[in-house]
Amino acid sequence: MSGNTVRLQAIRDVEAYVPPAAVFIDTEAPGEVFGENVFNQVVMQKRLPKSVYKSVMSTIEHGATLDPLVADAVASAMKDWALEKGATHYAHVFYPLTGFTAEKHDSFFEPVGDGTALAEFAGKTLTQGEPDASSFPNGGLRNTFEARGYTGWDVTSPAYVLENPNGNTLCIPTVFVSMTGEALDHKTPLLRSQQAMGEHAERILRLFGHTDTKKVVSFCGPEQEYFLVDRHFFLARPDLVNSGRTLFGSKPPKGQEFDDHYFGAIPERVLGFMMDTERELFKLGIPAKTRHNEVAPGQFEIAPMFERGNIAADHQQLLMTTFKTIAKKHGMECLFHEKPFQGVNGSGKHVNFSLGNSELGSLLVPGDNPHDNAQFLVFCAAVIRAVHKYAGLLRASVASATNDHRLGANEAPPAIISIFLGDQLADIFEQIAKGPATSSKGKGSMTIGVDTLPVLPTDPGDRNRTSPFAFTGNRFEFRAPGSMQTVSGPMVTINTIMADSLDYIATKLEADVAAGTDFDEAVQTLLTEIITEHGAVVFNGDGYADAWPIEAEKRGLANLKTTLDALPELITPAALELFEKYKVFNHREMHSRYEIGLEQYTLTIAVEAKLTLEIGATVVLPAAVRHQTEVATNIAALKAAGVEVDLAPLEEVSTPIAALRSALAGLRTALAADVGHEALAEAEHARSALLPAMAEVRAAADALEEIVSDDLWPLPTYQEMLFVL
Ligand SMILES: NC(=O)CC[C@H](N)C(=O)O
Repeated sequence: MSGNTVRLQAIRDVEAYVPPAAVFIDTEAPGEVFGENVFNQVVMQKRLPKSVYKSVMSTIEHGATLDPLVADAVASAMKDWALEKGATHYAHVFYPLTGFTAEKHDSFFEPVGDGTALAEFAGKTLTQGEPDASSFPNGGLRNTFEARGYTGWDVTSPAYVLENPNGNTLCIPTVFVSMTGEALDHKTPLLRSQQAMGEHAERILRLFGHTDTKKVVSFCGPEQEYFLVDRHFFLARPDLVNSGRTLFGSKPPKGQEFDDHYFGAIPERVLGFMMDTERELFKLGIPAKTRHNEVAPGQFEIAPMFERGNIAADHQQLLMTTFKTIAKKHGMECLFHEKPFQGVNGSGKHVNFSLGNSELGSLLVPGDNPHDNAQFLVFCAAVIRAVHKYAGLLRASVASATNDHRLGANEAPPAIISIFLGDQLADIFEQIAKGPATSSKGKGSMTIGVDTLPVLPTDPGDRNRTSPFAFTGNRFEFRAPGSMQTVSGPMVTINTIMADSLDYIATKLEADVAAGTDFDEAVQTLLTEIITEHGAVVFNGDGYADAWPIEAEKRGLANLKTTLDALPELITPAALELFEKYKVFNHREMHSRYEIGLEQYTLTIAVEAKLTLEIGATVVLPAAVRHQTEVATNIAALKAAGVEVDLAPLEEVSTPIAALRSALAGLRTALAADVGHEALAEAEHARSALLPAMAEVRAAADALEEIVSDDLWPLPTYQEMLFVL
């Protein structure tokens, strides 16, 4: 291969790559390592005095306030366990509004005055920390001169030991709040919203005769899609390194049109990476279950099993960190961006949501008798009402500059929020709208119970990939969240809007029962009312069809296309009131989230714009000019030799070069524009001036990629990044 571009060197390095040695230990039984590094219930039961264990468990299972006296005993047992596992430090781990994980490590060891040191870990150190951490986005909730921010132990999410070849660290999942107790993180509202939702779900369960059941929590099963790219290519792409997506790159001759990668044989190198990663996840008690190739070349998915919402959120963050680290070890970069490559499938993080507890399981499972089904339909109706009433908030919960590139194409749902129920369930709700359900579509006839509600078929019906919120048999799958996002944002919203619906339903049914109305009848009337009022959100058709936005508009469903259309939903009077009522966010906290949303949007696009300018001017343009010179030299030589020359080849390269120069000038001007310091104005500028200016630069550069001589082209191409692993 001739030429000496960074790209060509990367190709040579990829060819010379030698994979790392296998990690599996011969003597290890499969699955044996599961939970090995987790301070879980089994460990606690073994190591804690009985009364302490009972007290911790009642906090976890029934939401009882943690007895402070218990903390010392737990801390001491946790420290001994962690030291035995080789930990030298402990860290309160928290989830600031950057969307990433944050941690501050402290040594267990403190000098005791005689020149030696002893391991110390008191209850108060376990329960509270003061990391300062004043530089995180806070949307005006803290001034840096009031630098106090506190972390507080989340008892319900187990502590774990994180390994490093040079020593281990005890990690304690925590909330992160300001001095005034306002949320500065993603976990605090998640716990608050879970509590609100659980409380009202329990009221409904009581009406159905479950008078003494465990605390109801939300469950979350996040499906994580991601891309893997050889690190040599990754490092030769400053756009990938700095923004997580390719800002340049012409469409390769072959994309995903053959669907030959989807669920195909997993490449050996990738499978090696997956196995290595899953072993690490297993040690941390993360229930990694499913792995497969995704739709786009170079794209894959991992789906862990359901867990309690807050634990799933913690695990999901840990999963992303683990993936990043282990991918490097295998010579690859793991990309979590929602759209790293234009024109092929993007990456989502579908949030599978349900609610329930260990006694009753998921409350979104159709039962096998009419009574259970009435309960199931009530919870389903709560979802339908919540999604219809607060569609804007759901849309806002997945709004980001990066996810904007993904929504509405390649099997990612459109920005219009609707619900897919599947034919059978939709049919039942249609019948309910007209009066009591009497028959079932498809799977034979439906058994009609004494209380007029049917036995439901357990088969959920079809799947619909274009629906943002799809019923899949025992849960709802919120498909709009992006691969880079924490699941906490969507979960907070779902929990809170569900709290509102469940509260509404419980209040109605309680009043009816108190007034002496027959319970079955009260349920029937309520279901009819809800589906009549909120049925417009149910859509089983093709979310990509041109007719859908028109139909959606007729139904009064919003189409909030970009982040800037969606974010204002956070601060409508109705939203402020909702989150305040269920004690999830006060008004200040909501405003801070809105501000941070805008700020992150602007920052993301500003970085991309600067990168586009830099790469366009210093990498792409010089390569194109070199090629132009070669063509011009060739023409001059031909002319000198007396050959009749055609200037078209020179024009062919000169035209896009001129276009690139002018687009770069336009982008430079857009970047230099003074739009003041108001968050909304800056974000508007990013959307309306920077994004189009970047698109112009890209169009010219991509046109050049198709013309410039291969041995001069400096950036690894789509073909190389997507197909070489
Ligand atoms: N087949 C699939 O589930 C693809 C989903 C798609 N990658 C998304 O962005 O959501």
